Amino acid sequence: MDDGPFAGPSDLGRSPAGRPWESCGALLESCEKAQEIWQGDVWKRQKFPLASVRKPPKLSPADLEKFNPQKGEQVELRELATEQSPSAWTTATVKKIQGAAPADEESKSGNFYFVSCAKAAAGEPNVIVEKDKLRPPSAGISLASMTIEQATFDIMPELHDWMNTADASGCFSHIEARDRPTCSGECSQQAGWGGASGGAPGSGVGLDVALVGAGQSAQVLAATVVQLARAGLGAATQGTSASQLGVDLELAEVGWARGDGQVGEEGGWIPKDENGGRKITKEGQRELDTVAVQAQKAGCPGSAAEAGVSRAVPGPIQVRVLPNGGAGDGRLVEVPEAPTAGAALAAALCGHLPWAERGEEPFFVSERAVVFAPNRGNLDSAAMHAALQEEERLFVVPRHRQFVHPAGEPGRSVQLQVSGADGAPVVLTTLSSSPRVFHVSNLLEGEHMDRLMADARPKFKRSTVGEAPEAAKGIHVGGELFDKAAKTSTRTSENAWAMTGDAAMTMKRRSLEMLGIQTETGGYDERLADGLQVVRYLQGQAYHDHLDHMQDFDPLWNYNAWRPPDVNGSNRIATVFLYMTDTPLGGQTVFPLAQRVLTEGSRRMLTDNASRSGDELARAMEAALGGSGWEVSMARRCFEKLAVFPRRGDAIVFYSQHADGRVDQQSLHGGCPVLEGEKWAANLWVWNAPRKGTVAASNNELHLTFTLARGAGLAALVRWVPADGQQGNQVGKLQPGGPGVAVKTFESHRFDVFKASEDKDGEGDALRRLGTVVASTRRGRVQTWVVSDGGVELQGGSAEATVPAKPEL
Ligand SMILES: O=C(O)CCC(=O)C(=O)O
Ligand SMILES: [Fe+2]
Repeated sequence: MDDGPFAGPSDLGRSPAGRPWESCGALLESCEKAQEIWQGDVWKRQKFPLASVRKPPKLSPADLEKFNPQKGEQVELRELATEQSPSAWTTATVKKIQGAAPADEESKSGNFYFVSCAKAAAGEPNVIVEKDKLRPPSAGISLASMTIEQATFDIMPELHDWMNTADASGCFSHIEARDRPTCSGECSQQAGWGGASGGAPGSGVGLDVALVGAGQSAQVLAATVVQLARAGLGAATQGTSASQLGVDLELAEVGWARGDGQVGEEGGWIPKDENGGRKITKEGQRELDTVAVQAQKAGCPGSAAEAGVSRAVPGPIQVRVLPNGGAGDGRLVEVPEAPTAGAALAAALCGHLPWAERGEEPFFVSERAVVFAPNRGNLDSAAMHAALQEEERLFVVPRHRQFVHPAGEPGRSVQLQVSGADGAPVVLTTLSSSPRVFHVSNLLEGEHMDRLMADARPKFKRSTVGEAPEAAKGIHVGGELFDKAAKTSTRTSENAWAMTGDAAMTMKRRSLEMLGIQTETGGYDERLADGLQVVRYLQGQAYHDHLDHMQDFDPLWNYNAWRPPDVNGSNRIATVFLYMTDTPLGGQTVFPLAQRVLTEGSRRMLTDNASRSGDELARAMEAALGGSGWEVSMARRCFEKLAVFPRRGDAIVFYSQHADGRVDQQSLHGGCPVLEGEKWAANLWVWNAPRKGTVAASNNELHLTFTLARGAGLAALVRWVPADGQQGNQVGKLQPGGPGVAVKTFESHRFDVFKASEDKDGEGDALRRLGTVVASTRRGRVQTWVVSDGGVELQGGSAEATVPAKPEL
């Protein structure tokens, strides 16, 4: 097998969240694919997509010293190598900590940690380990989301021997540590480094490297090679220009050097700095400043170098900081050069924004969808230097919110740092800014689509909805227009769920990555999306205009978690919709409330392949739909409004929420009637937090009981009040001497208590509101509220907890 450049020690994730990350060495076959090599080639070598290879976290001994896992915390557990597989790291939870040696309490070294692995079946025994087998959970950074360049540098003959010394090794690892993750690999001893790989034409020996994670890394490396020449050759090269040495370079700034540059020191090129390291002198700097450039690159398409991004290295980098979802240029802010991380970095970047726009503990997402967050181990300036381009836009996302892609003008495209179909980057093109609709290319491979379609074919069922609760009649809920008489009359397609399997998992993972979705662990989280739904529309079938987010009608779940940021609950934030067939006529996804703007960039998606005359269209509609029904009027609108035409491999993504979490009523959309052929698609509804049903009830459940005060002599009604002014539900009636009303509910739900006459059912204007209770766990998970003529009071609490009743009008 032909070895490509070595991407350094890596972690390989073979399977969904919670499964082990196996330690491997990744060889790049190309910029799109990795091969793994195991230590010493003991285990089988295999090929994997870059998306499943990540850089392991960099933990210094000090980091590990500080690491003090607590009960209930998530950690990673080291699994030892076996004959079949190399060592690995698995997600686990600390269940119990037992100190074996109390004297050692300080260092925690005597503690035993009882941990249970995420992948373990229920009831499987805990593993008991010492701290050295644990490390903090880490999302690592997928190689797929990093810039990868391949570069070849000419190496001057004088340096050939030096390249194989420990000194050179030290230099390279220093670069790696400093510009993390820049050029990985262990210098020349490893495949991909040093002269072994052939060499550039005319020069004899070349240095082939994989530059992972840094747009500027090619320049860093070129600069370093010159420095190495200085340091390694010292006096021998004094007075020689860099071009004479065989390295041409245009960099203006090189600030440091390290290594056994004793000769260089003697030659006055490299004095020691205060820390015992070595710094290049002004004289050396000037020399470097004047040399010409030419790092020969065999660059991958779309690499930062090709895109013309180049900057002085390791100089400052400026980014444009904007609030989540914001438009415009934002403020230019310098990413600190010093190793700044966490809260300090956040403050440096977004301190200028008003509180509401940054909130507490914000995280950052770049325009190209790279998430920088504490739980990903990359909220530090080195990681930002490595991943961001000069003046790239960086969005500040408050904790508890999700990143929302900035819209910009229709037709504007952004190439994300997300590796999509066959390794090509996923590209977003704005189609509309309100609602926020984007076209997506390169989302999923043809083979994956074929697999999804083949698996779905035997499973198709007419698309149905669950029982419509009484309260939800006539309103749109979760993409379904509830209508008791004909529950599914507004959605005539067929669908089948694809929960697992390579194709579904790839689509789900990529969709979350493309959206820059942040999770509790920083890694992939199943709970942030519904299953993937494969949908088929035959000729004449359609899906009436609707909203995909859940309306706030459910007393058992808070779909409006955007209000107080600390509230449990969630809703659908975005829909990813992938077309898997070319549909000859009809089948568009229409957004009737959006503005249709045709631009160079958006024309292809928004216009038909072969436009037909009005008469032809009318005939096709008549043939497919007959003369009447909602489908007919919809089909007409579909050729006038913003509507995306289904083309195999294209996808769209649109948001059901604004950047601040409010639902977006403009996101109304529908699946236009198919007029000719069939339309196959895959649909993923993405949530802003774990979706309803996936969060343990105990996490956010509240038990409220309403009772009448003793001798109150009145009857009362308890009514749940949905947000957004919708009609509420009566949840119970309190009668003197009767039982109380018990409700299981969730944070921030509101209940009005009304005085009712005993004989009436309680409807009508004559009711007097006695008080309103807003559910909040701050007052405990189990609460009893006592109702009297004077109001509603928490038993054993204070009346302050209720909103005083206003006189009813
Ligand atoms: O079929 C379409 O184009 C849209 C489908 C849709 O809106 C949905 O499945 O939620
Ligand atoms: Fe929808």
